[in-house]
Amino acid sequence: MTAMLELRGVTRVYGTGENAVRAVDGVDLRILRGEFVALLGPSGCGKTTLLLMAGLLDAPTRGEVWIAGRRAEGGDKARDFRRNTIGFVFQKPNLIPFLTAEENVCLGMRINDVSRAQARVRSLELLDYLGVAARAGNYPSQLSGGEQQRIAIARALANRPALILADEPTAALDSARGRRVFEQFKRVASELGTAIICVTHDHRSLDLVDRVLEMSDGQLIPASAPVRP
Ligand SMILES: Nc1ncnc2c1ncn2[C@@H]1O[C@H](COP(=O)(O)OP(=O)(O)OP(=O)(O)O)[C@@H](O)[C@H]1O
Repeated sequence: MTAMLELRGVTRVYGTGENAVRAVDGVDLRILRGEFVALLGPSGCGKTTLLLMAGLLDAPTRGEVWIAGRRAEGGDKARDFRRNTIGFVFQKPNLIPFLTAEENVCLGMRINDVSRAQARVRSLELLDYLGVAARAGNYPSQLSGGEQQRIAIARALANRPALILADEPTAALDSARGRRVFEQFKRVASELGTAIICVTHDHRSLDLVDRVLEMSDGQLIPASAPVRP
């Protein structure tokens, strides 16, 4: 089965000489279509750096990044490829305050030359799918944090990405709203086939993911065995 994301020996070193920091150190990873994966680890272990390389926002010092069976390239090609194949969700929804929920979701499609009418249809479909259709005409300031995050997920899905990368998307939400975001991701992965990696410190919703990855000192470590009484 083709991996939606494959990292082969990916390493990222910041700085040089004595100041060099090996933020990610020889990571191999395959995430399959429809897989929802959580990435855990202490502060500074390299999670964000790994996500930036998987999202083609930063290039590895060494190693290869493959998305949906294609080796990632640098420069302008990476930008176009990224726009069509990867969606991002961050801790803050980062919606544009003077655009409505629907217009926020449309924006990425308009950049990709989707017609205004088509973008509107797709946007309303996605808002409906995520349970926030009634909020389509509202501005971000009129929405709760959980609703804003669902709009951000709709925006990330707009171009039908193969892969969604989420960096602590529930950190600013209470546990019930955070769990709803995980439930949405689980549904998106299983129904739409999107591969999802979610960096999180929230252990309460891990029952919803397919796989838990743990990072330590720039490396993926085998998941700890369940504790038996
Ligand atoms: N642009 C940079 N320049 C130099 N060092 C960096 C840079 N970005 C990250 N680092 C270092 O790389 C290491 C990994 O950082 P990274 O942000 O990937 O960790 P993280 O696991 O996402 O942490 P957190 O959970 O706190 O967000 C850290 O030692 C950090 O200080």
